This record gives sequence, structure tokens and C-alpha cells, in this order.
Amino acid sequence: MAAAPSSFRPEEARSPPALELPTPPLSKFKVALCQLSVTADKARNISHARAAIEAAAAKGAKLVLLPEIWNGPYSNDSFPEYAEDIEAGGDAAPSFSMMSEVARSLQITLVGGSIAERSNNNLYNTCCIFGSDGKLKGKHRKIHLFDIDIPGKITFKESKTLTAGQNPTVVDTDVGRIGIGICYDIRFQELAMLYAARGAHLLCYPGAFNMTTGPLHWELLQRARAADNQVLVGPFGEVIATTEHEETTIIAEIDYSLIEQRRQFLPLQYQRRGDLYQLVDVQRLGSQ
Ligand SMILES: NC(=O)CCC(=O)C(=O)O
Repeated sequence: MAAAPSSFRPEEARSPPALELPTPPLSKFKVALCQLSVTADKARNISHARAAIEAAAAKGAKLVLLPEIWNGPYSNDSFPEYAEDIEAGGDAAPSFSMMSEVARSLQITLVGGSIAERSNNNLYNTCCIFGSDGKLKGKHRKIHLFDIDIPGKITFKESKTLTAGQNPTVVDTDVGRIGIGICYDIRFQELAMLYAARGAHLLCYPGAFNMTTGPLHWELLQRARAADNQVLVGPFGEVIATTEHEETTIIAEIDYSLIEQRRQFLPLQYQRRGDLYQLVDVQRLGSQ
């Protein structure tokens, strides 16, 4: 959020936003969310993830999602060991190569959870998004690193080993426009607002929540982001499908016609008081 610039005209702010929801290539499809058990054995994690993706596609999923840091343990000691050089590809990036290959062979869109990425002596927590041709459509480096200190409960500092990403990520895919965040990114509502303003149909946040704040907040945060921005969980903040902590894949139907319908029922975008507050898209400002 930022104060309005001095050239700001309230009557413009109160008119509908210039960016309407683009027409998605598919209006209804199945999404699969794979929740995976992760071990210290990277090769096993990769084949295990592949099997889950294949099983989801066999059930008709056109979009498959993996969780945060699925190819090894989620710890500062492990990030350097399991990190991959995505740009080099091949043997330097076996998790990345598997995802690209499986997306192509199954002709699905794959939001590849996240893996630690090594680039120019930095490590990032990175989500790769693959199109149904197996090509990398986009890469999101976690913007908000998870640094937390709740005495006696949890202390963790992702920033000890990882570098924060610098860019919001929106990708156009066969299943619509997707805004990407990774786990802790979901707590920062401006990012979700920005994605909605950029016409995202769907927001995907691969996660690995901790067990202190997680049970309290993970559903709350997803519902809040969806209800604020009228995007899916459901666009009214309704949970379409959920599960507990065990390994499983949940499959649900996404119906984008609900977004337009819910936005007509409850026309927040025309009621927003841009004359009093405004979200400034710094990347767009910079490119003007
Ligand atoms: N991996 C993460 O970013 C964890 C975020 C989390 O647990 C939270 O409470 O937020």
C-alpha cells in the first residue's frame, strides 16, 4: 500500500480497473494437490514425486501442484546439499529435469512446489512452473523468507542460507493465469492483491507450514486471500477440498465461471475506494 501520488485523480481510481479477468483457455478442469512425505534420499523423493504426479494425471488432473521443498529435508543444513542449478539443467538439476519431462509426457501444467536453487553463489527457494510442452513457463523465488522466533516453540531463519527473490510471478498457462507465492509469501496480502490486479485466475502457494502457527493459520490465510481478491480457494473463501497432515493427493474441480459470478454478486472491484488508498504496482510503474 502507498499514499496516492500527487497527480492522482479520485474519479479515475473509482472507475473499474483497466485490467479485466482474461478469458482462460479452459474454464473447467481438475487440479491435483500432491502432499508428499519427504526423506533424506533425494533420488527416492524424485521418483516418489513423479509417481504422485503420474497418478494425479491418470485421474484426469490438468494442473498438478507439488509442495514446498519436496526433494529433501526443509532445513538450513540441507538446502545447500539438495540445491540444483536450474539454468545448467541435466545432471545438475535432476528434480528440475524430472518435472519438465513428466509435464511434457503427461501434457499437464505443473506447478513444481519448490526446491532449493543455486545461482551465482546464492541459494533461493524456487518454484518452477512448467507448461504442458515441458517448457519452463516461469520461476518464482520466494520473496518473503521465513524468519520466525517464538520462544519454546519454533525458531527458524531461512535467511541464514537463502536469498530472497525480487519479483512477483504471474504465468499464463493452458489452465489460466496463475500467480505464484511460496508458503510464507501467503502472509503478505499485497502480493495476492497485485496478482488479482494483474488478472490472475488462480493463486498457487506451495507450502510446508510449521506446526505452531500452521494449524491456526494455514486455512485462515488461504481463505482470507481468496475472499479479499475473489480468486480460488473458492472466490467466496469457501474451502473446496482439504486434507490433514498425511501424504495424499487431493483432486478437485476448478470452475472459473464462479469467479465472474461471485464478482457480480459482490462487486468489490467497483466499490474499492482508490481515492482513499491504493496499491501501487512498482514493477509496472518502473516499466512506464
Ligand atoms: N515454509 C514456510 O514458509 C513456513 C511458513 C509458516 O509456517 C508460517 O507460519 O507462515
